[in-house]
Amino acid sequence: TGSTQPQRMLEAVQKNATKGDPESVFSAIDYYCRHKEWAMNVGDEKGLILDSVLTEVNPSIALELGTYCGYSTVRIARLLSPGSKLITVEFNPAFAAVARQIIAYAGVQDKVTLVEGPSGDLIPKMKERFGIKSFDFVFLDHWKDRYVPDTKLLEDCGLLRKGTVLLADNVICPGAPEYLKYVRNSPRYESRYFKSNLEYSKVEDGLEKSVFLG
Ligand SMILES: O=C(NCc1cccc(CNc2ccc3[nH]ncc3c2)c1)c1cc(-c2ccc(F)cc2)cc(O)c1O
Ligand SMILES: [Mg+2]
Repeated sequence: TGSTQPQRMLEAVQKNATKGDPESVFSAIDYYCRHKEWAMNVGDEKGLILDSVLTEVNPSIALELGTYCGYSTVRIARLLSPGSKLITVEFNPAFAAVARQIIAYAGVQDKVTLVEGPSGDLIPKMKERFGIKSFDFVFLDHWKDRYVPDTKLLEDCGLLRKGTVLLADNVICPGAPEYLKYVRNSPRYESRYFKSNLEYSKVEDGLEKSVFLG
């Protein structure tokens, strides 16, 4: 019955995953997207890289730009230590509505704050709204032409500290060439490319991990 693709993904979760089991939730999405309908989740292959960077950083406060249906939100939240928080920003209300249900189904809603709106408007309000000093980890997975302006905005708003880790999806496909130039040429970042594949595909893609040096 699900009329939109996100709704059909939600149905696949409700049908095939176990309530309260985050792993079964993103596995159900991966199965659906690999065998039924491709969708722009970070996916299982790049997801393993996300998991390992997250485990290494062990953030107390994390930011995700681009929730989509909540696949990476669930992947991130399940690895957060008790008391740690993830703020995720989604511009598209239909995506946000599905994401809220997938996040709740996984049982990680207590660790996640989903904020609806454009990153450019919300980033400057983070400190006052959520009492945040700075982020320990940022996952960029929204409109690719927003990666550079939003990174600059995070810097200007004092939301990055020495050691904050930025992890950007899709730096090869669809590509974020300006972002790669920015973080790789800036003396304020230490960058590394993790080669992988586009979700549910053989096309090359990868994640760029950039540590803010302060
Ligand atoms: O474009 C992508 N994702 C971003 C995106 C895209 C559409 C809508 C939104 C709406 N959400 C949104 C927007 C603006 C926002 N501002 N602040 C928050 C916020 C949230 C976000 C993408 C594409 C491909 C891809 C497609 C086709 C293909 F052939 C190969 C690869 C693969 C990916 O992994 C991708 O991540
Ligand atoms: Mg992506």
